[in-house]
Amino acid sequence: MNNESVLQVNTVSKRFGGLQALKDVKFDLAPNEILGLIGPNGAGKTTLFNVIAGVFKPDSGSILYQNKDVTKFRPDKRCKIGIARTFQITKPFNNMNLVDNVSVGAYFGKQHTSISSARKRAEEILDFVGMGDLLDVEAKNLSIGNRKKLELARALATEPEVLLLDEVIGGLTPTEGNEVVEIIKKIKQSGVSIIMIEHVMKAVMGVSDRMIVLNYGQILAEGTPKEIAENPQVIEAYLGGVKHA
Ligand SMILES: Nc1ncnc2c1ncn2[C@@H]1O[C@H](COP(=O)(O)OP(=O)(O)OP(=O)(O)O)[C@@H](O)[C@H]1O
Repeated sequence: MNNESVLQVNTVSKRFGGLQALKDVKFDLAPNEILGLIGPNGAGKTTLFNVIAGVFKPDSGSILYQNKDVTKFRPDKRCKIGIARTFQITKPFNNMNLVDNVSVGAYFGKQHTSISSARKRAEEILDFVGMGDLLDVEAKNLSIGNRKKLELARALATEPEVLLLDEVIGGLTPTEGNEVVEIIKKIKQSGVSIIMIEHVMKAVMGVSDRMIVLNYGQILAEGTPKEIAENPQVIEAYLGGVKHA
């Protein structure tokens, strides 16, 4: 184990009935790293996020955050100590405006104990993701691109040290996708470590420091984006068959 890691996924396995969704998955996340997580549909990527975020307990293995075993921590406790996530299907409070949506994340996250300081932080974060002029707009009126940015803002409001991004670029126009990529780069610059699941190869390869390929619940390959793009097993199992590749 590497003491320098901010997160350690330690030989995690998870089964749903007869289906082995994850098998002996083991990797570390370095401070300030962007780790791209790719793999075919059903490979186990979201299940892995659910295990890291505490939604699912692994059948075996453990999750260490800042060298502390958090495997038994509930999702809300993991969020409070600095593990945040976005959802593939965005889940804002539709009838609330943006600043209230993000204030909820700030209030229940790590640092803000008063509504007014949570609100101030929410305004700063909305500005950070380029939505500082939309504070009073209700979430239900947002475009898909802005919904994804709101999802990012809500996760950021919890002041994470590890951020799990579940397909924040998929489904966006190229311009919207580029905007989100720029936001992800800024989040990294602010010192956050990121794991991102993404099917849009150009985006994930462009922004990741390192990548992991999951296939049938197991790590098929790990390396730089260039190594992954050139790995014959990866091409065979995944890249060759994906329309975005
Ligand atoms: N709660 C659950 N109960 C039963 N089976 C599940 C559950 N969650 C996921 N699975 C199954 O586990 C496998 C891995 O699913 P998972 O959603 O983790 O894949 P994924 O790599 O995220 O796929 P995608 O790219 O399509 O989102 C799939 O076969 C899925 O049907």
